[in-house]
Amino acid sequence: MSSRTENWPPADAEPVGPHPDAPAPGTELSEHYAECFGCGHEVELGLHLRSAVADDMSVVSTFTVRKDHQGAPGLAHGGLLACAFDEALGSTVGNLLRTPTVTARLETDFVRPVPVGSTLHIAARLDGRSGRKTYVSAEGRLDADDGPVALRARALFVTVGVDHFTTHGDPDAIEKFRQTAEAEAAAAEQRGWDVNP
Ligand SMILES: CCCCCCCCCC(=O)SCCNC(=O)CCNC(=O)[C@H](O)C(C)(C)COP(=O)(O)OP(=O)(O)OC[C@H]1O[C@@H](n2cnc3c(N)ncnc32)[C@H](O)[C@@H]1OP(=O)(O)O
Repeated sequence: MSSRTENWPPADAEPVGPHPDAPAPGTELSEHYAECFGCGHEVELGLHLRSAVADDMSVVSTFTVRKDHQGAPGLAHGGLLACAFDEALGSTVGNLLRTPTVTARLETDFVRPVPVGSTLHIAARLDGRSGRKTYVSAEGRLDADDGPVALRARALFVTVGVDHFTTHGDPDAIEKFRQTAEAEAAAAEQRGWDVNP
């Protein structure tokens, strides 16, 4: 018997497409926060996930497994792989829907071992939406976009207000995040002018 959530997405979920201001296909997505364990460049032992929007508006993320990411000798730790999917799925929802969300539920199927040195190619797509709930899923392949499937994951993200972060988070960290986001928005606008003068 499968332990996965059946009826995915649930019957009350409606199809959801990207926000009109979502990044265009081919856009490389920047880290959302320098101190994020999933994507931040300031976290030395972090995953350093990199993501881009694909032609079909899925989001493809890559993550190379390093020695620091081991569970069993020579193999990636499963919890850490789940972390990579959390990041890839969250980036998909955040960037395509342009709304602040948090992971409410994440389920992961580990299909084959992921050796140190291999690169996971994670392709994530929006599956549906119901009110504040967004359903998203992903597949991770070894070493190439068409490599063997190593993991599959599904997640529910719930849209939250800014107060979620101001109430529960650290004010200094939030200020740093805000400054990074503003700098990135300015850089993106500049890049837009360069491309479409
Ligand atoms: C560009 C940006 C890139 C960002 C990438 C970031 C990637 C990393 C993302 C994360 O890791 S976020 C950190 C991990 N997650 C959390 O810390 C969330 C902790 N949980 C909460 O804060 C609250 O439980 C939550 C905001 C998710 C929901 O609380 P609320 O009080 O706002 O809502 P509520 O409990 O009424 O739930 C809203 C709906 O979701 C449903 N729900 C909530 N949790 C669920 C669950 N676990 N399973 C199934 N359904 C769930 C709930 O039943 C309900 O459905 P209905 O609207 O139909 O009534």
